Amino acid sequence: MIKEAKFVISNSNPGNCPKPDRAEIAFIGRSNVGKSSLINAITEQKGLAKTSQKPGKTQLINHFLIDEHWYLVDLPGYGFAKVNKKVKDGWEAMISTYLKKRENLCGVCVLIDSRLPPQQIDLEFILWCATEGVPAVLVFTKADKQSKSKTSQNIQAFIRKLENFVEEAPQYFITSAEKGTGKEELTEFLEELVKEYDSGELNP
Ligand SMILES: Nc1nc2c(ncn2[C@@H]2O[C@H](COP(=O)(O)OP(=O)(O)OP(=O)(O)O)[C@@H](O)[C@H]2O)c(=O)[nH]1
Ligand SMILES: [Mg+2]
Repeated sequence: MIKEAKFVISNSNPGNCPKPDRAEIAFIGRSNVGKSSLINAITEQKGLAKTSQKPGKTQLINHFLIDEHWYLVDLPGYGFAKVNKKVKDGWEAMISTYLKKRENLCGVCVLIDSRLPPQQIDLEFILWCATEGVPAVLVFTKADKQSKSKTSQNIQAFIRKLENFVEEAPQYFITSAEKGTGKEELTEFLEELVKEYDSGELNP
């Protein structure tokens, strides 16, 4: 369980992020998928990360310090068609540089909208992570929006698609920021990653 979460800093330049002196886990996914909302849900602080009904709210790399121990990072979304190409390319370069270069990054949660059938952009992003050696897990969001069977159908379809390209699909979680579904399970997993990083078992 997370007891305390504090905002540290926002950056557009990955090179200006805080000193990489502790475990770090980032949330990434399409614009509007619910990254900032899920950060607020697991830290139990409604206004910690800024959220919006409109895609494109988070535009910087945001560091939060969790329990004076590790960093949780909220990133801008990918695939937001409505910003101009220059801005979009800028965000994408910032995200990919951050993910490739951040030496203390021990996990990346790729958030996927559980309401939708498999989306090409999410599959491509996860395959990019696999190629770059970015350690990804899948986090399906907004599970409160439809029946459990529909959620499960979309997830199974997603995993099947992924399995066409990778030997083993990453681990996944089912969540709702609205209802708190999956919150404990995901937090436990993140804290376990931090423990492994601290003990030197992980070598990001
Ligand atoms: N019903 C429901 N709505 C959600 C859930 N998570 C997020 N939302 C809504 O989805 C919208 C987008 O949420 P954000 O958390 O701002 O999404 P984001 O991925 O951070 O978006 P960007 O920063 O723009 O990339 C908001 O209107 C949220 O209230 C959820 O679990 N259930
Ligand atoms: Mg956001």
